[in-house]
Order: sequence, then structure tokens, then C-alpha cells
Amino acid sequence: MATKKSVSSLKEADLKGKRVFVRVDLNVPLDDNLNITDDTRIRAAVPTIKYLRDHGARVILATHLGRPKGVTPKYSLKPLVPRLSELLGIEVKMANDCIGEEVEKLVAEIPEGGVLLLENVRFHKEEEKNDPEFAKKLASLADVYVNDAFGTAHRAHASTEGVAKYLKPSVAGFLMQKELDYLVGAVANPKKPFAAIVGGSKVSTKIGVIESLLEKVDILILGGGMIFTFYKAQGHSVGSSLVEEDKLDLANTLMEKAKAKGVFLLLPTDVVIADKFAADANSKVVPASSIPDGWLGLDVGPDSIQTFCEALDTTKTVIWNGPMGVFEFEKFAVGTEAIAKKLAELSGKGVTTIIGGGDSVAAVEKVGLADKMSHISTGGGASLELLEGKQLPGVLALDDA
Ligand SMILES: Nc1ncnc2c1ncn2[C@@H]1O[C@H](COP(=O)(O)OP(=O)(O)O)[C@@H](O)[C@H]1O
Ligand SMILES: O=C(OP(=O)(O)O)[C@H](O)COP(=O)(O)O
Repeated sequence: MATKKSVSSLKEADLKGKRVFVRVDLNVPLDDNLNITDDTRIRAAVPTIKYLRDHGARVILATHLGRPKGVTPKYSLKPLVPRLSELLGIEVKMANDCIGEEVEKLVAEIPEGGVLLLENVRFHKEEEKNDPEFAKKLASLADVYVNDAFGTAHRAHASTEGVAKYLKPSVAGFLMQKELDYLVGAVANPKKPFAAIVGGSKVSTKIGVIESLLEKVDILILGGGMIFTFYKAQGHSVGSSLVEEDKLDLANTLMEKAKAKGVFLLLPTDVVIADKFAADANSKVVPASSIPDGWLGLDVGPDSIQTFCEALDTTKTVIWNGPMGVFEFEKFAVGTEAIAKKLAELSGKGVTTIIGGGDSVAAVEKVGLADKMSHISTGGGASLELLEGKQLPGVLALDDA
């Protein structure tokens, strides 16, 4: 696995009284009323924060939430404060920005063991541009940099990569370390047959990753929103389903490549379609090749679930990223829940099951099967990039061990 072999750990840093800038990934799903629907990422961030508090550090937490373009109230981190405070057992303070005078003042007031949460770093466009001046401003807030945001380690942004250039020491948090140890370890030499299940809606991100997975896996199962790009590439009508027109050629190439490499590529043969994108939509099951105009595919059908489960029965390692359908709507959660149950059953039989991605993890949590899986990763894109053998910028930027 071509990622940095070992990064400097939190345990090596001098923390007493130090201001520690901790990049966490608290990009959790929120419902329309801004309630947290899955707090996995918040809970996963707790061990590092607790360790820092126990060692007398002054903790500054930074994260993004969603993909806001500028300051957007619905992406404020305010709804996260109560849960974070509850999990840490202290009152977490929050700043209205992540840089500037007011933030500097609040940082100066953090007591030893105290925690200050900065506002969404993506409210500044400089974050995603990895602007050096912005990174310097973030760095100037602290004495030590800890990156525990595994879920965002594949982004070379100011708070995940740039800041490490200006703030030393720069070390990995416990979550980052655990994810790297597990994912690199488990997939460098997977027990075979090795299957990947890829779904979800981030088509443009994932379709490229599939190409690399074809080099490693024996079985590749596709579901979720991305399948319609493949169907369209095959000349099927897809109604109003999600399609990325500029990825049609790539979809065809991938199907040919799978054939040439002897990878068993499974696309759903039937889909659950809806007359609108809503929980109360009318729905029916149709063959994947006959989606009528005006309808959109929102889940995989029963025949596909059966075929997928039979294929999974033959495996020894399975990695799953992205739900099979719009699982947030009960009617279209069947495929995702069936896969979750299958993987839980396989884990009990000694198969290594790795789940990655905010929404896939949320789906597994929803059916209460998270503790049955071998490893639940807090990063979807990040875990896939690791699988691809890519270097993660957020890891590369940290000090060597
Ligand atoms: N057929 C589909 N059409 C539209 N959206 C879909 C479809 N299937 C799944 N999704 C959506 O994909 C989203 C998750 O995608 P993604 O972010 O790529 O997954 P993850 O977070 O697990 O990596 C979910 O909100 C789900 O509703
Ligand atoms: O949710 C995330 O990614 P994931 O859905 O691939 O797990 C991370 O927080 C990164 O978010 P981004 O894909 O907006 O950079």
C-alpha cells in the first residue's frame, strides 16, 4: 500500500498547557430540523480529545460540515455542540468563525483541558483552495497540530494539509492512526475472494475508484445512484434517474476492463423505481432495462439482492462503500438493509467486512448492525483512495515517526 509508512503519534507530543489545533471530521448527517441522524464521527473523535484534555492541553477543534459555498447557516456547527459536550462531559465553547480576532480571544481563554469548537472551516473559500495565508492564520492559533480527520485526509485543504506546513509538531490522532493501521493492514493482503460493493450518489468521485478496484477485487457489486450511468452507457433508458453524462464512456471502458481482468461485475438486474424523489412516492419493481420516462430508480430490486447475497456468500473479504438506494426513505432502504444484514451474517462466519463512508455507516447503524462488522471506517472517499493505493495528503503532511 503506497501510503506513508508511519506518522508521528499524539503520544510523542508535549501537550501540557499547549494550544492544540485538532482537525476532526465532524461532517455528520443532519435532518431538516438540524438534528444529528448519526453521531458515529463525533463519537470516533472523542478518544483523541479526551487524551488531550487528560494531558492538560487547550483543545481547538476544527472541522467542515457539508459543502457550503460561503457562510451558510444550515451548515453551521452549532447543532453539534450539545452532543459533543455530552460525549466529552464538559461544556464545549463555540466560536462564530475559525479565524480572526474574536477567535484569537476565545483561544486565549481556553483553560487547560478546555475545548473550543471553531465554526465550519469551509465558510472560507480559502479552505478548499488550500490557501497558504489562510493556513497560516489557522496555524497561528496553536502550538501543536493534530490531524484526526481521517474522513477528510484525501483532501489537500488548508486545515487538513496546509496548516501542517506552518505548525510543528504535526501528528496523527488516534482515529487517524487506527484507520490507517486497519485499512492498510486488511487490504494490502486481503483474504480472497475479495469483493467490493460500491453505491451511493457521489458518482464522479467513485466511478474512478472502481477502475482501481478492478485491479484488486474478484467480485465488484455496484448499486445506488451510480448504476444508471452504467445502464445509460449500455443504451438503456433510465427515466429521470441520476446520471453523469460525461462518465458514460468511462462506464463502458470499466465494464470491458472487468471482463478482460476476469472480475465478476454485478449490476442490479431489477430496480425499485419511484414517480418522484420523496418518501411517499409511488413505487414499483421493474427490470433494469425498462425504466419508464418520468420515473427514477431509487433502490435495487429483490432479484438483484438475491444475486448479490449469493455472490457475497463466496467471499472472505468485503469492503462496502455507499448505500444501495435512497435508504433515508423507508420504502427505498430495502437493498441497503439487506446488504447490511448479509455482511453482519458473513462477519459471524469469519469474513472480514469493512464499511466505509458516512452514509453507508449511517445505514448500518440504523439497522443496529455496526458492532457486527470487522471495521467501520469513518471515511468513505478516504478509505477508497487508500484502497486505490493513493497517498492521502492529510497523512503525508504529518511529521514522520
Ligand atoms: N438511486 C439513487 N438515486 C439518488 N441518490 C441515491 C441513490 N442511491 C443512493 N443514493 C444516495 O446516495 C447517498 C450516499 O452517497 P455517498 O455520499 O456517495 O455515500 P457514502 O457517504 O456512503 O460514501 C445517500 O444520501 C443516498 O440517498
Ligand atoms: O463525508 C466525507 O466524505 P465521504 O462521504 O466520502 O465519507 C468527508 O467528510 C469529506 O467530505 P467531502 O467529500 O465534502 O470533502
